[in-house]
Amino acid sequence: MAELLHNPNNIVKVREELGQVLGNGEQKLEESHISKLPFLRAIVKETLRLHPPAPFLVPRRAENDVEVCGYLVPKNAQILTNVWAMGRDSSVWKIPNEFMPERFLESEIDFKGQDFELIPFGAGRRICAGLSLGFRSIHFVLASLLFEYDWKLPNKVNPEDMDMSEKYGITLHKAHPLQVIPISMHNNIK
Ligand code: HEM
Repeated sequence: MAELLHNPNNIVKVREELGQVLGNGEQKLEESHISKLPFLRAIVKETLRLHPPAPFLVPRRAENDVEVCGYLVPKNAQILTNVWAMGRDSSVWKIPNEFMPERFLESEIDFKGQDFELIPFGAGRRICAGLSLGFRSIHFVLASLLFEYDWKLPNKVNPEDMDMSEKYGITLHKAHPLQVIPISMHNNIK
């Protein structure tokens, strides 16, 4: 939501897409709609690229000495995977620090553990067990918030002046919580 309010042209685009699939609020959002919302899916991928909720995944330990790209990782070394940095690697991503969901429209890259440039849920045998639930929940909640409400920044803050700094920890979050004003769009809340 913070990136969308910071780049409001994306809200216009995703709302257009939602309008095409759901009409003017007469259709209820269903899980099956997610596959018909490519721009929404691109927004979620772009958000997980720039702001992975677990920026170092989950710490792992090497069972044996192993060589990776010429480096020795000794037995019992603790391994942290910096997916935050991987998402901003300029040898992989064009203009890596910009929020540009379009980059995923023409790309097959997904976060389900097959494309190692984007692994916010990890990869391999110990990939996130809640990936499917997380995938559905994020798209469903985000689409509902965007379709049912318009969102305004309080105190006439300009989108470009928003504080986008992050706070590191086991999980990554905004350093200062996002403050927004919801405005109901369809007046059909029951
Ligand atoms: C945006 C949502 C989520 C993200 C980004 C996320 C991310 C992750 C990551 C990075 C790992 C470690 C994978 C690795 O080290 O390779 C993990 C593990 C795990 N996650 Fe999630 N997760 C999310 C949602 C969920 C949900 C909704 C559940 C359960 C309902 C869940 C359950 C688990 C479990 C049980 C593990 C441990 C898997 C194992 O070690 O075998 N996660 N998650």
